[in-house]
Amino acid sequence: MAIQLQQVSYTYSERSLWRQTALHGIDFELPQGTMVGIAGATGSGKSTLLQLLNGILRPTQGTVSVLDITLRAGEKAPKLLPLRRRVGLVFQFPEQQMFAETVEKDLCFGPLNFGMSPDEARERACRAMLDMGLDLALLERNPFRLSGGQMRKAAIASVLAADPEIVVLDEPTASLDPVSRKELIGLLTRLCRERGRTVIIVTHRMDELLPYADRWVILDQGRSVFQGSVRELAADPSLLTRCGLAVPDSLRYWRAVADRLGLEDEEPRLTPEGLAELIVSRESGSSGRVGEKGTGHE
Ligand SMILES: Nc1ncnc2c1ncn2[C@@H]1O[C@H](COP(=O)(O)OP(=O)(O)OP(=O)(O)O)[C@@H](O)[C@H]1O
Repeated sequence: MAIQLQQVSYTYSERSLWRQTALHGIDFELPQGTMVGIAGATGSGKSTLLQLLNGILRPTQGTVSVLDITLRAGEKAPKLLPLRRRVGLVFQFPEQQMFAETVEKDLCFGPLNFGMSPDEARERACRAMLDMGLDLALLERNPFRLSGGQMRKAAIASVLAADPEIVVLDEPTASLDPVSRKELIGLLTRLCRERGRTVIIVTHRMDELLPYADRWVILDQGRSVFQGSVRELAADPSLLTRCGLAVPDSLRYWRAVADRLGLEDEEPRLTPEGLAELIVSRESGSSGRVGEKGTGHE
């Protein structure tokens, strides 16, 4: 398992009157090479969960195991550099992670810190910039003189430059335009499918990730109330409403078609193309199974 959480709770300011338990008894297992979406209403504990995965926070109860590193509540933490090297975290607010005076220094920081030569680090930085669709001329720029969208892309590039085995992103598409959002989800999907990276994404925009994520974790007031595939989620989307979330359009359309055509056993079609193909194939009298096309998993 790439990640295993056993009965993990996290309480902020544990020893003060203002303590706030953000996560309660979370169990969670994830094999390497999966793409996971985490959703939940505001304050449900999503960011707290992400920060436990790369050791920024340590569990106040339970055990977090990531790759071969284990953090147990109440025990002295092991050295965290190996964990930070292998688990890249993109923060919710990119300005929280950009700190150097140029974008280049920011992007090279991880690779240099993890022992790469300056040439290798620069090559990694350039590749990550290009992957994120950023002009290399921006490498000279102060990160705080970038637009909001450019800064977010640069923050993601700085994590990808270090080539972590697990990439954890807190609302990575916020402040990006629709084309950039689609490109970023495409890039993260390729990172997972072609290079075996585990990609974990917190999102308030479930629609854009639904066709690609292998698994979903839904949090409600610090508790994990759902863990499973999109197929399982599609079987009862009202769970989302009960957690204060809107049911994504693609799931609503799928349910409307599936209920009318009696398609309980079908893999959900979550793109307009996949849904259209299914309806056409039904109308023309074929079986309706159109392979996986249109599910987003092709
Ligand atoms: N530094 C902190 N000190 C005390 N309480 C905190 C701190 N950070 C978060 N919390 C509380 O922990 C709970 C979970 O917060 P968290 O940021 O993990 O939620 P979230 O699901 O990521 O929310 P959002 O979608 O709004 O970003 C909330 O009740 C929040 O007020």
